[in-house]
Amino acid sequence: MTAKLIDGKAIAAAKRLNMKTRVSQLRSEGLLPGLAVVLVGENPASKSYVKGKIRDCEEVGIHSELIRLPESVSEKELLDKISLLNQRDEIHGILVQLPLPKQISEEKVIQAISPEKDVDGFHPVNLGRMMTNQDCFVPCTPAGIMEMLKAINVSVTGKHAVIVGRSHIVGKPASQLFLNHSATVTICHSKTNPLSNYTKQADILVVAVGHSDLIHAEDIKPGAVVIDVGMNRNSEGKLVGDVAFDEVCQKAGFITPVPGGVGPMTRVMLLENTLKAAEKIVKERACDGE
Ligand SMILES: NC(=O)C1=CN([C@@H]2O[C@H](COP(=O)(O)OP(=O)(O)OC[C@H]3O[C@@H](n4cnc5c(N)ncnc54)[C@H](OP(=O)(O)O)[C@@H]3O)[C@@H](O)[C@H]2O)C=CC1
Ligand SMILES: Nc1nc(=O)c2c([nH]1)NC[C@@H]1CN(c3ccc(C(=O)N[C@@H](CCC(=O)O)C(=O)O)cc3)C=[N+]21
Repeated sequence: MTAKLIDGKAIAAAKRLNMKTRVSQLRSEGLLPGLAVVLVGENPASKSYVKGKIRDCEEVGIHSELIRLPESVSEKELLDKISLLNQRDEIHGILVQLPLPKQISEEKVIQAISPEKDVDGFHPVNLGRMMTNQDCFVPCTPAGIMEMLKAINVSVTGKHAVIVGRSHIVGKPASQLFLNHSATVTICHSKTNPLSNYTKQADILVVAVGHSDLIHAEDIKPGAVVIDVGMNRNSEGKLVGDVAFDEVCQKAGFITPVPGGVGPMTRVMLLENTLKAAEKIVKERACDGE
């Protein structure tokens, strides 16, 4: 059996097309959605991701601002910058690209972003709201995974979802989101032993670790849906995921490629969250009778 490829790039492109209409609608109501992206330092990967995010905004008509700060910036300077962005009405979403330099506490920075503008969905208020099934900004990668599954008509309800990785930005929120969608969820991490005992049971396997070739064909159930979040460079400098793609695709039912799988979905969900933030302002205005 050869797995069907989940084309994240195409699903994301279709979503962006739809978003143009939503942007036009917002503009006709007098609101131009705006995203501020804060980039600290010169990390080449971060620079390239940020460039992609700005390009996406341009494509759908979202106003974007790139705020670049030097690697040596103090925590206070960054927090002050965020506070200014929190106050600006024309900015609906704020993203501070991670990781940050050592002198800056990521936790403090995330908490400084107004939860209403936290389009990354990393603020504890949004995470807590997600945990209690309330309306919130869902972190972009987990949200993108759910959108992909929806696009290929894979229902999550009652499925066994095994998530490998428990980071605050991917693994943990993905686990919560699958639970919210009534999957039975197993969370694995670096102390899980042996990992394959769990991965083999997955109807839906999400791998978010950052180690190439972590998952082989023998580690999955035949026909499983395999979502590869990992982004690694192999010995030839090529971008690869955490899953040994060539062998796993012989056994899986569906599989995401790297690149072209989860990455483009993460990016498009950032636009989705920014539009959601802007649309909320318009709705609130209407309720206030302005
Ligand atoms: N495509 C996309 O849109 C995105 C891709 N990424 C990529 O996803 C990957 C993960 O990112 P992120 O969550 O930020 O990474 P982190 O490094 O924050 O977390 C990695 C997780 O993997 C676990 N882990 C490490 N080694 C093993 C192992 N041998 N077996 C099982 N679990 C293990 C760790 O466990 P423990 O907690 O015990 O240390 C940890 O929970 C990276 O490659 C990153 O580049 C990230 C964000 C978006
Ligand atoms: N505040 C913050 N929010 C994030 O969402 C965030 C972050 N910090 N720091 C880093 C991680 C990583 N991440 C990716 C997004 C898109 C691709 C992506 O588009 N990948 C392309 C390939 C890109 C390439 O070719 O280099 C793909 O998989 O097809 C990858 C990784 C978001 N992150």
